[in-house]
Amino acid sequence: MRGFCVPDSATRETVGTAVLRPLQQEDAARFHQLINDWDICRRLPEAPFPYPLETAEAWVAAAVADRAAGRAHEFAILDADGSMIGSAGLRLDAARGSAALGYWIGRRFWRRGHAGAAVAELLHWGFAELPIATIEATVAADNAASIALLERAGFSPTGRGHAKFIGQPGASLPVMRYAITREALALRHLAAPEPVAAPAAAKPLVLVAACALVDIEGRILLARRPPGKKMAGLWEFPGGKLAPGETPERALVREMEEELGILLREEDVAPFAFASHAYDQFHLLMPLYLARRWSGTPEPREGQALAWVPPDRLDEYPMPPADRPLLPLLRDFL
Ligand SMILES: Nc1nc2c([nH]c(=O)n2[C@H]2C[C@H](O)[C@@H](COP(=O)(O)OP(=O)(O)OP(=O)(O)O)O2)c(=O)[nH]1
Repeated sequence: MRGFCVPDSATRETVGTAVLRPLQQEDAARFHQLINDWDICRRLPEAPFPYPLETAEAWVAAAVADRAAGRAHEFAILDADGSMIGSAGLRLDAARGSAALGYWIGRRFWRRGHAGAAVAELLHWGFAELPIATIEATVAADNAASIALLERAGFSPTGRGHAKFIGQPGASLPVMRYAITREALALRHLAAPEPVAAPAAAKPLVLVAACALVDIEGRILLARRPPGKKMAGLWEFPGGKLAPGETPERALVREMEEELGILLREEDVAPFAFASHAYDQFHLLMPLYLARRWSGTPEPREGQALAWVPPDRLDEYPMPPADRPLLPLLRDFL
């Protein structure tokens, strides 16, 4: 089901604590109990009203099958007690590298920020786990609460149109289309204000040491930032922030052991280039080293995916903006 339902006066002050778990067949009765409400169904293009129990059972069964086939990922939204309070999901369009977002929340749970929390979580999960670059959303043009929610989540408008809502027979209603890219979400999180931000005269300078490990075939190791981290889903050079008193070389030895389980010696890393990039909250200064020798086989120790990438294919891996100027240098050198 692609569509949106949140209360008209959803407030932005409340912060939900939504948790998502894959929808399962046992959820059908609760799904039916929650969704069978005119104020929810009228905003969901594919929801009839009244919403029969059999339709809920069939919809949940289809969601389970779609998940197994990799076509769609529908979740139950749970509250802090683990009770289902709504549903949210992503339906893939593999050919376009995109997914369509939909969600709704049961009336008793409106105005607590659950929808916003669920959407934020789903965006992070989707970009980290699915082969997509864009998440799209279509929302009834008069659904001000969902439009506000999408914009708060970082979506941008991409157009207008009309769509049929089967709960409102005969009507073709004006809709607005929205989209967000993985990069826009990543940058937005870097730009998010600190909860108790004091305006600072200058941004902090953050020193991060990173290393391009180059294998015998001249391929470079990239690591994909795992869900839950800032910029989740983007590929980066392994490395990390310097601990107090650490040199960049020492930090690399530590990070390679922690992140990849390999032993890299300080004398085996060579300075190569550096990135200097103004993120909204800090200025990143990142020396990039090259290493061709280490002991052990890199393995993902922190939930990250790893890829050995030939230099001429680095462009195919979405990376943080700070890294982009480094790619032509690597291509030329290797
Ligand atoms: N390791 C690494 N970090 C990068 C690259 N490009 C880039 O912008 N960064 C940024 C992402 C992070 O803000 C920072 C790396 O610090 P980190 O790996 O210790 O940070 P983290 O995200 O685990 O932790 P935190 O910022 O949430 O404290 O540098 C890159 O190619 N490699």
